[in-house]
Amino acid sequence: MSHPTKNGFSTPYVELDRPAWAALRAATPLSLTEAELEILRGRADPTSLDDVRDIYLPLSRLLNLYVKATRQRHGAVRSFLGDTERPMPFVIGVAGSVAVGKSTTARLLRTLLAQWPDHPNVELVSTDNFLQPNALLEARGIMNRKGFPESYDRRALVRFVSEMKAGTARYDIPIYSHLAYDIVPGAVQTVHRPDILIVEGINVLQPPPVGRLAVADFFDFSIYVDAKVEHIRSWYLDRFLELRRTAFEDPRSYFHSMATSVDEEQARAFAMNTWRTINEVNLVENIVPTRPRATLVLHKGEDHQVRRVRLRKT
Ligand SMILES: Nc1ncnc2c1ncn2[C@@H]1O[C@H](COP(=O)(O)OP(=O)(O)O)[C@@H](O)[C@H]1O
Ligand SMILES: CC(C)(COP(=O)(O)O)[C@@H](O)C(=O)NCCC(=O)O
Repeated sequence: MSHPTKNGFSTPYVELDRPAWAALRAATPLSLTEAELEILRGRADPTSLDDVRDIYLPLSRLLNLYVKATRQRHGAVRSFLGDTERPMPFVIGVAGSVAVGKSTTARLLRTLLAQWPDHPNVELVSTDNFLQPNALLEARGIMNRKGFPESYDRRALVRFVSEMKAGTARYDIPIYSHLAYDIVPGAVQTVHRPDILIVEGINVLQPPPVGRLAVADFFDFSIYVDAKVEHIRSWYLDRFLELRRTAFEDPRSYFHSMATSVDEEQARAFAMNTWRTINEVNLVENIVPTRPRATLVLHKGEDHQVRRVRLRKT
């Protein structure tokens, strides 16, 4: 375990290599099977049962401790106020680049956290549901900024999370379809008041505009999934080519022409251009700068395996 210093000053982080982190699993049982993991894993994501055991079980144990401690703190405030309401949902943010594997991390956590008896109801929401519809992005001339902070309805996202924290029993949010590459008109995802809410998306750790709240202000814990830019770029390209052989084959796919009208080289060039002009710019300008705010950073190596974990102690 190392306690990093920067310019001679102590930092608020503790950094652990994989074996040191894995040892913190203690007695948390491995209750996930290979078949269950297969369903949770994202496309072209090689997360294995070893990763679940070494990385996600210690994390599940830590989060369970956090949930308990946070409930106690909220309980103290409730009894101070003479308030008899149920405890508020515990909110976890999962941030990181496009194609870094946030959704696998978030789905795994949902499953593992729901196995603890004291918080069985875990809801997962991806922030792409709060993207502005393509028609609006086009009208504003920002279709090539999808995923940048300004491409989201940030007020609607903050309203949703604050309603959940306030105890609203059910709340309808829009649905984004990767197939259509757009918000689905009229479709809603109904979120029922959970014990734990996981909010996953590239921009969830963005600071608020001056004088307002950001979604991160409601987080009780946040996770940044991290890797070198060149590794994420190659995961993005591999996934795009894999999608070309699968999801893009569907005639309803926004990228159908990538499967039917261009060869693999042209598809690769298209994906490379999207990466370089949109996703990498967003990563460098908006996403990486939010990393210091995360409670926990999972740093992946080239093979997607988590090599280092950094935890904020204060
Ligand atoms: N164009 C697409 N068509 C279909 N599915 C996609 C497309 N782009 C991304 N996805 C899927 O959407 C999910 C979220 O992807 P992304 O936002 O890049 O985050 P991450 O890879 O960090 O989970 C992944 O499961 C991915 O496979
Ligand atoms: C939908 C996304 C912005 C991710 O959004 P998130 O779920 O992180 O809010 C991203 O997957 C995306 O489509 N980016 C635009 C550039 C591209 O087509 O890769």
